[in-house]
Amino acid sequence: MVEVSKLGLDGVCEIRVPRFDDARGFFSETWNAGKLAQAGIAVDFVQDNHSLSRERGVLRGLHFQKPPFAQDKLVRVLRGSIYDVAIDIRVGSPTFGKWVGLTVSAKEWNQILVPKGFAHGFVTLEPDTEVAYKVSAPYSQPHDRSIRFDDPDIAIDWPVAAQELILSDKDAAAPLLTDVETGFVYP
Ligand SMILES: Cc1cn([C@H]2C[C@H](O)[C@@H](COP(=O)(O)OP(=O)(O)O[C@H]3O[C@H](C)C(=O)[C@H](O)[C@H]3O)O2)c(=O)[nH]c1=O
Repeated sequence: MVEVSKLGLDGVCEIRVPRFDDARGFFSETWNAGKLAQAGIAVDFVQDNHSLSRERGVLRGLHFQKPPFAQDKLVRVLRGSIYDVAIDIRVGSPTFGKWVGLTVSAKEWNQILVPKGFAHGFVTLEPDTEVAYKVSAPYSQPHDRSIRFDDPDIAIDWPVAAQELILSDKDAAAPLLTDVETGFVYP
């Protein structure tokens, strides 16, 4: 049985799938389109991504792809743990610039769905954290956009101190949300 819990921001939700543990280890259907659809989530994913972050404090984000390459993302953690964040970037949305966060971990075996129209990012909470996620549009570098992780207008409460963060050059130089043309219009 797939369990879906809304996280309080239009369409962002936690997903829990069964995991069958036995003396050998475990088995889990980590993604089943039909069961997700029965739970009200009908998204056609077209690409799998997998990233390894070797240290605690690696922050990847805030990222999104502009339409027509906007992506829904279904994110899970194979090893370690992350604090995952989704930010509403739909112009005209009553919750524009608002964010919601969730700890996603191999231990919890939970997932987060981040719909189109939301920027996405995470910070690792442990070393050697591996994240696997499905996206509903292919990568398109010309449509790839970033927003500052510490944008004061968004004010994300990251659980890792700023001085401990490890960022890519791209993310360290990302613009503020007010300076980004997101391409998403609410509703
Ligand atoms: C996203 C992506 C990247 N790449 C290449 C481009 C670069 O040469 C290299 C690293 O890319 P980047 O630094 O953008 O990777 P992350 O910082 O992990 O970005 C991701 O992190 C946050 C959490 C996201 O939600 C996005 O899915 C994605 O933007 O992989 C590809 O070839 N295909 C892809 O789909």
